[in-house]
Amino acid sequence: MLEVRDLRAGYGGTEVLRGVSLDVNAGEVVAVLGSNGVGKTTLNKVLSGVVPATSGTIRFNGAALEHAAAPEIVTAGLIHVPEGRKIFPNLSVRENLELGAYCRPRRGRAAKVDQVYEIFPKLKQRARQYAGTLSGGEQQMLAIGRGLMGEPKLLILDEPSLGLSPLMVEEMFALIARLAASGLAIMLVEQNVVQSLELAGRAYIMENGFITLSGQASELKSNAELKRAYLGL
Ligand SMILES: Nc1ncnc2c1ncn2[C@@H]1O[C@H](COP(=O)(O)OP(=O)(O)OP(=O)(O)O)[C@@H](O)[C@H]1O
Repeated sequence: MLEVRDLRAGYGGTEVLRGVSLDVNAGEVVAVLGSNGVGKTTLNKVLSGVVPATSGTIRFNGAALEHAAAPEIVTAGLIHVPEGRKIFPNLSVRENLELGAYCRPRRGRAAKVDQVYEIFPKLKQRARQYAGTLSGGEQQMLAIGRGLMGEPKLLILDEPSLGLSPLMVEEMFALIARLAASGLAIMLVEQNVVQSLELAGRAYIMENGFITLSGQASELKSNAELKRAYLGL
């Protein structure tokens, strides 16, 4: 579904992505793991057309997207839920959701909102509330719900567990597992190595703008190098 080859990008003269290659197949949950500053968010921004690639290729369902603008990428079904949620605080929950469907026809939008409410009943209870007054966990649900409104074929989740309480992190991973069980392909970009490897089928480890390790999540869980670097074991 998604095929990234030798992707390079950066800011000014500084190269942040230094040749990233990875794949996500239909129906898969793939984790991209790494600590602060290794370039995970930059990768997501390049994949969603916010930061330009300097070289390399991005193919999504056969279409070349490395030079595509953000609306074209969203329309193709590659949808990024950004780090830090980036919801619109002064709009209601429902308005935020509706904005997620801006690139889709108006017809069917209300039904789509109802589907999101089924997945996240808390959002339905708070439909008219300003999004800025939601708790951190509710804001993360809203950001994911807004992503679903765009009818993704692949949903990229950037650090969905960031800043949430341990209990809320559990709930968030359970929700992501439910979305994955519905057949949606998910690229989970996280620092939370343990829970991400529980959820994902495959994973890539990113360091300094490179993928340094990849494989089945079940195998990576017992990788000694990974345990030492990320879990202090
Ligand atoms: N807009 C920008 N201008 C200049 N440098 C940037 C910009 N955004 C990110 N960087 C730099 O690029 C590097 C990678 O940042 P990035 O946000 O991609 O990392 P990350 O792996 O997502 O980290 P985190 O988990 O902390 O968000 C960092 O050194 C950062 O300072």
